[in-house]
Amino acid sequence: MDVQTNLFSKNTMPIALYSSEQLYAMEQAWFAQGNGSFGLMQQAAWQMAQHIESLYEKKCLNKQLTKQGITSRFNTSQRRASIWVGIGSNGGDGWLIAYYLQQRGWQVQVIAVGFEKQDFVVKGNLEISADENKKSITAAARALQLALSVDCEYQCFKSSDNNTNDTSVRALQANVYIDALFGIGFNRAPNNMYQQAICAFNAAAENAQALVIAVDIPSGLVASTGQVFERIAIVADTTLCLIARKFGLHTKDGLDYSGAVIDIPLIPYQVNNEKLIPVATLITSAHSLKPRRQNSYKGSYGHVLVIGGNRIEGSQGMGGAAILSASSAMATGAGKITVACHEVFHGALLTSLPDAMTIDLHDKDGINRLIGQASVIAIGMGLGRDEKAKIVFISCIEAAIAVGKPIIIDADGLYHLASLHSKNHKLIAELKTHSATHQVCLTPHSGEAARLLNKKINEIENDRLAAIKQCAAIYGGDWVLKGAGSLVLEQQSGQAHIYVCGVGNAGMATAGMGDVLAGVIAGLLAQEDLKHELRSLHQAVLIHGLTGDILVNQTSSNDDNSLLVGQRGLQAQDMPAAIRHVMQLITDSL
Ligand SMILES: NC(=O)C1=CN([C@@H]2O[C@H](COP(=O)(O)OP(=O)(O)OC[C@H]3O[C@@H](n4cnc5c(N)ncnc54)[C@H](O)[C@@H]3O)[C@@H](O)[C@H]2O)[C@@H](O)CC1
Ligand SMILES: Nc1ncnc2c1ncn2[C@@H]1O[C@H](COP(=O)(O)OP(=O)(O)O)[C@@H](O)[C@H]1O
Repeated sequence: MDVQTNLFSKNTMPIALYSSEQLYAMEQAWFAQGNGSFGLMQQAAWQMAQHIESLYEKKCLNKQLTKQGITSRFNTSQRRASIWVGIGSNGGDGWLIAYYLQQRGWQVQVIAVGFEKQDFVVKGNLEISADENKKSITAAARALQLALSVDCEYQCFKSSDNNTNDTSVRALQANVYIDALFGIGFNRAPNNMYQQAICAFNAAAENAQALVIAVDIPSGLVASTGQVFERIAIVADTTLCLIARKFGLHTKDGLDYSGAVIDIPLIPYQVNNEKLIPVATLITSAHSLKPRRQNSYKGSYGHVLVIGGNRIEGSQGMGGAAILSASSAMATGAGKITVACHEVFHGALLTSLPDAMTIDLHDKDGINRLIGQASVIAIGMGLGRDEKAKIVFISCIEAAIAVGKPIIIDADGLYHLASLHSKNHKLIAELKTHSATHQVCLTPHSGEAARLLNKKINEIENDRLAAIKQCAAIYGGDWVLKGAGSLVLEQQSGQAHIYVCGVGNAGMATAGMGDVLAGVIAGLLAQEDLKHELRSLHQAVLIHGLTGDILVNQTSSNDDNSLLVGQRGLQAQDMPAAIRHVMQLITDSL
């Protein structure tokens, strides 16, 4: 792999992401080799207890540094942990953490959720035997018994009838709240009792301004999808991720609940002695670029044709979309650009981007000629959805296929594609065939993906991984499913590689950011001097996200004259100048 340059995050290596099913398969393979499940739980809990201590100490140290001389509640000599456990193995981890922390001098209180009285009857022999997996007592029950054997304090959580959060537990005012309610087994909307438990946990931790640590994955977050039901999940400062990194921690809701993720790898990523192929790879750093050859000219860096920016009779104009795409393509270093947009926008376009050439969107012959000359076409941004726009779309895609050009389809282009698919139009099959030999990139957000797959938006959102795979299977080509933790699917030699983009921020949730992305993809694709990986879809998505991050992270200390931009107020028009900066930052110096 190429040397990679990471601008903001400490982690520069791609991280393999797995589904719950894969994690269970790894565990089962481990147990099938004669390893015990209680032994594994002990290892996990022991390591987590150590992490919890050091995270707490770090927090105390930070407090002391910021409030020098003040003895705050984070005094290391008063270590109190409130550990909320559920009935599965994740809860088992929690009981064992309680056991270990208590042994290490912590005051510990366990809040048991979903338990019956008989679960707390102390049983006899707790010794681990060689055939522990064959024992009727589960690892989680064994963990509970061990915690009870050292008199760990516990209370049973009972939900209130009136939805008031006035629950039966009197939770300890702790410095650390540990969530061991659900792990990778969480797979459906929580019922009333669990909803109340999760809300009570969050409220107690917030009230105590405590450190919140999730065991394996925050409870309420689905490990395989990143879904949270009705925003009810534990909000963690840190997640101690056991065995292997879960896909759901990094896309959709996962980003809002997981906090920092610390890996605790315990067993090999293997099933039947074969390494498991992850469902996706988390990427946070762009591949670094080589400086350009001195002896080169504009033709060496390609010609982007942007087709969009329409004004439909009696409707709003969307010229800005084409301008944003074109400016962003130029900012990545494309050699030349032509914009086919409605004539009313030519003046505005040339005012903001005098480097561009223009052509009327409805000049069919002129555009067809240009498609022959262009290195890549990007179509759809502000194209419009009326019949006339559809005819432009079909004619341009047909022309691009006929002359074998790379194609990027975004926004209204995706709308037309969906409607052509619903009518079994021959263009769908032609585009798919074209994508087998030429780069075709399609960039929907969830709403557009829903239309393309004839599904409801929440069906897409509930399983984004399945949605992007389905899009690729039906239409061919490489895909971005945009949003927090954008997914990228690239097809290489008949195999789909899926990436999760670990950069970008909620400031980018504003109009025009998608047009910028389409421009970045086109700009990179046009530059044939760059190696395949450097022109790839995942590289473009990373550059786009890193640009959003650099804009909201810049501080006045970087540059006295710079204007600070935060997440609220970041605009798509801020992006092109910052893209140029990112392109320079990821280029190796001579
Ligand atoms: N098997 C082992 O030895 C190990 C397991 N580990 C832990 O085990 C966890 C997985 O354990 P489990 O498979 O028991 O899963 P969980 O502990 O996540 O809980 C699963 C239980 O919760 C129920 N459930 C799921 N969603 C629910 C909802 N919305 N409302 C009510 N009940 C719901 C399930 O039906 C099942 O009974 C991992 O996340 C990890 O923390 C680790 O200790 C590593 C070793
Ligand atoms: N919360 C977020 N975190 C990271 N990236 C985001 C977030 N919200 C939006 N983005 C990115 O910004 C872009 C928005 O695209 P899109 O919704 O198509 O906007 P538009 O159609 O207005 O141009 C996508 O690349 C998306 O991934």
